[in-house]
Order: sequence, then C-alpha cells, then structure tokens
Amino acid sequence: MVSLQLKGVGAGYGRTLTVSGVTTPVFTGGEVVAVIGPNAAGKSTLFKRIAGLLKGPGELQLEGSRKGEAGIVYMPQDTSASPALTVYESVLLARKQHGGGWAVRPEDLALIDETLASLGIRDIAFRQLGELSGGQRQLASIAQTLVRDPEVLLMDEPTSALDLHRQLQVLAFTRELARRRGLLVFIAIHDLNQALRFSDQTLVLANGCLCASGSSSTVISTEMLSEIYQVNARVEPCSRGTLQVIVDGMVDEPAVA
Ligand SMILES: Nc1ncnc2c1ncn2[C@@H]1O[C@H](COP(=O)(O)OP(=O)(O)OP(=O)(O)O)[C@@H](O)[C@H]1O
Repeated sequence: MVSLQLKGVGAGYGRTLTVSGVTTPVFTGGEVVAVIGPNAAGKSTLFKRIAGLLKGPGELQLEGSRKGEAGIVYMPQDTSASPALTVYESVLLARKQHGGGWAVRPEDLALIDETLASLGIRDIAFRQLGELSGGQRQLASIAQTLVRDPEVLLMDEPTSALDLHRQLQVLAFTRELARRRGLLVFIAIHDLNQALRFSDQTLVLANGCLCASGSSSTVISTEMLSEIYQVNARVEPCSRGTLQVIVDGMVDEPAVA
C-alpha cells in the first residue's frame, strides 16, 4: 500500500518561499485528505511541489509505490487539453500518456467507459471540449486524471464548477475509488461541508504554513473556523449524521438583534 509523508516541505516561485516547513503525518492509500485554507494560502503551490512541478526544500517520503514519483498525478484547476479534442479523445490520450505504450488495449477502453459512466458524462463523450460548459469541462478533466492510473492523486478544487448533485457524485466516486484501488487522494477544496462529508483527514494551510492536521471531524471546528476564516460557525450533524458547518456570520460582523 502506498504511503506519503511530507517532511519540512517548501516551495515558491522566486527567491522567497510561498509555502514552507510543511511536515505532515503519514498518509496511506485508501485515505482521502482534504487540503483547506483561505485564498492564496498555498494549497496549489503545495500540490505542485508534491507533483514535482515546483522545486523546494524538504523531503517527500513515498513508500510502497509501484511507480515511484510517476504515480503522483496532479489535476490542475483548469484543464490543459486542446479544445478541439472530444471528451473521449482527451481521456484516451490521457490514458495513453500515462505509460504502457500507445497500443489501445481492451482494458483501456473498459476503464474509460467505466470512468465516463461513473461520472455521468457518457452522453457528452463525442462533443469537443471547447463547446462544453464549465462544469462539463471539469468532469472531463476529472476523467482524464482518473484514467492515468494514479497511486497518489492531487485534485485541485475538482468540484468548484459543479452543481450540488454532481459534487456529491464525483466526491463519492473518488472516495470509492480510493478505497477500492488503494489510492491516496488529496483534494484542495473550499467547501468545508464536502470536506467533512468525504475526507478522512484534513490539512489546514494559512499563509504558506500548515496550521493543523488530523481527522476532519476534529480539525474542522468552531475554533479553527474563527481563527483561520474569521467566521462564527457551528459544526453540527445533519439528519443523516454527517457533520455540517453552519455559518452564523463573520467574526467582525455585528449580530442581528
Ligand atoms: N505562477 C506563480 N508565480 C508567482 N506567484 C504565484 C504563482 N502561482 C501562485 N502564486 C502566488 O502564490 C501564493 C499562493 O497561491 P496558491 O495558488 O498556491 O494558493 P491557493 O491556496 O491554492 O489559493 P486559492 O484558494 O485562491 O486557489 C499566492 O500569493 C499567489 O499569488
């Protein structure tokens, strides 16, 4: 089973470090880890460093991997595939780019079919990326990422353009894949309710530093929401028992009488 621990990891774009000194617990395959924090906290920067797209200090301790660093797959916020490709072509290309030669095998086609069906986008398989809605493009981008056979998956705000039903569908499918295939999944996400619902662990970044880590239900608390997000909020179970953040207002906002 794959495992990953960050030890004193940092990264930046110029001389100064945007993210520094990030040391985490050991995360193992099958887990979903939410990475949360305010805008510009450094979540994408940290993902790019883990994926090897940025250099910086510190060590990534990756163990139990079949593919080494090639097994770490980063899904950026925007898809970079050509708008002239169809959804199917872009997913097939992504599958073939991950290695294993250019011959298309029956198992490649079966995996693509299963992925498109599970994400509910079979009906747009032969439409060009350039003519899709933002949410449809995001679903295509998720499909491109999932067929790359990742061991460690870094998803950067994968549901930001999706409607509520699609968010639940995609995150449930991703968690199920993590459990079934032993993937270690990191998801940078602003929706803390989805983080509570779908992640096992949460990392909180602020100003380029790791402020907290642990089980999501412990880390996402009234105190953290006040300190990191400056909001007054409660964390309470919904009718099915899943914890939800209920926001009463901003810390500096006067209470309504
Ligand atoms: N290519 C770049 N060159 C220079 N600075 C950058 C670059 N990309 C990001 N930054 C800076 O790094 C800091 C962290 O950005 P990053 O994208 O990692 O934050 P984030 O936590 O993912 O934010 P958000 O939630 O808004 O997506 C920001 O101040 C940003 O302006």
